Amino acid sequence: MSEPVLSVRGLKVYYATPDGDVLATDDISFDLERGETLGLVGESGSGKTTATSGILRMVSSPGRIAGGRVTLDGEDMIALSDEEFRKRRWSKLALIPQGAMNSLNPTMKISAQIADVVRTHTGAAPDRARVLELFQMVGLPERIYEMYPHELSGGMKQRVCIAMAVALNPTVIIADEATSALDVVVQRVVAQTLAKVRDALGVSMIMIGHDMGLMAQMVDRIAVMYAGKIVEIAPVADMFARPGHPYSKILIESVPSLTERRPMKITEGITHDPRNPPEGCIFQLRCPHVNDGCTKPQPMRELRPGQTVACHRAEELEGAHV
Ligand SMILES: Nc1ncnc2c1ncn2[C@@H]1O[C@H](COP(=O)(O)OP(=O)(O)OP(=O)(O)O)[C@@H](O)[C@H]1O
Repeated sequence: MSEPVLSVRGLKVYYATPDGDVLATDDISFDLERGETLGLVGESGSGKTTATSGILRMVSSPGRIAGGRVTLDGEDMIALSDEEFRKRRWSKLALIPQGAMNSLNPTMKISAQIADVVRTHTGAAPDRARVLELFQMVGLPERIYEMYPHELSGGMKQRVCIAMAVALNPTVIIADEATSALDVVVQRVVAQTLAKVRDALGVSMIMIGHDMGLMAQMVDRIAVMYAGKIVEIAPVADMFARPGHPYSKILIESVPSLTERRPMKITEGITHDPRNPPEGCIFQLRCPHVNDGCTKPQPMRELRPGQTVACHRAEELEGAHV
């Protein structure tokens, strides 16, 4: 396999609090292959957004990058000076942030905001034709060129944010729950737009979210996060057919089914204090299959080719429900 486009090793992002550090992202490692879409899933508070801000060097106080390496196209992103890193933002590594559509400037026309991103990074504003090309790529009509954000629907604003993210032809796009603030139908349409743009540009992507159903249709591989740790990474088909970690099983068994009524499995949320995680498996306090071995460290290990898991009971529990 060729060099991954993005490689994350041992990334730690902690938030200082008066009672100690919150280990929001704690020693996570993964690769993003060229042209691949990787889904990062986990419930609220599992550290997905924090991991992203570490990769993008957008961690602000009281947070800090406490360790790890992020390599993009062979270049160590953490070691770069702020100035050098700023040049890579947008042009190599673009973010569609959580609630992106609310981050548009209400006093500026849509076209001017897109032009601004390009001008800031290239020194030259794009011409009208280029902006219209970007509109077309994301399915926006020409007439919004003169419009302001408040004149657009939520779905259209989200498309504007996708257009901004791809304006500089980035190598990697990170989409953080780009569609969660929208209703379900709009959500699907926007997700399809994102997929279309990704395929047209051949860009690699990290998609963050908690909707395993949507992930199944959008991504090549899934990384599951729980309380700051990645507990499983697998190709999407294997993740659904043979999940190795009990927490992955819970997430999958919680996907609503049209044909079968089943109870929602996620009821508790993360149960331990994120400043003081348990020794050993991060999921042991909620795991229905916990035993004495779970108090030992659970490094990620290969369950089958391409599928890695942080659970010593994965083989034994294969096929077992949670
Ligand atoms: N400024 C902060 N100070 C202290 N703790 C923080 C801060 N920001 C986030 N955290 C904690 O870090 C952990 C991870 O939060 P994060 O927002 O990264 O999770 P997430 O998986 O992205 O959640 P969501 O899906 O709700 O966005 C949580 O325990 C959260 O409470």
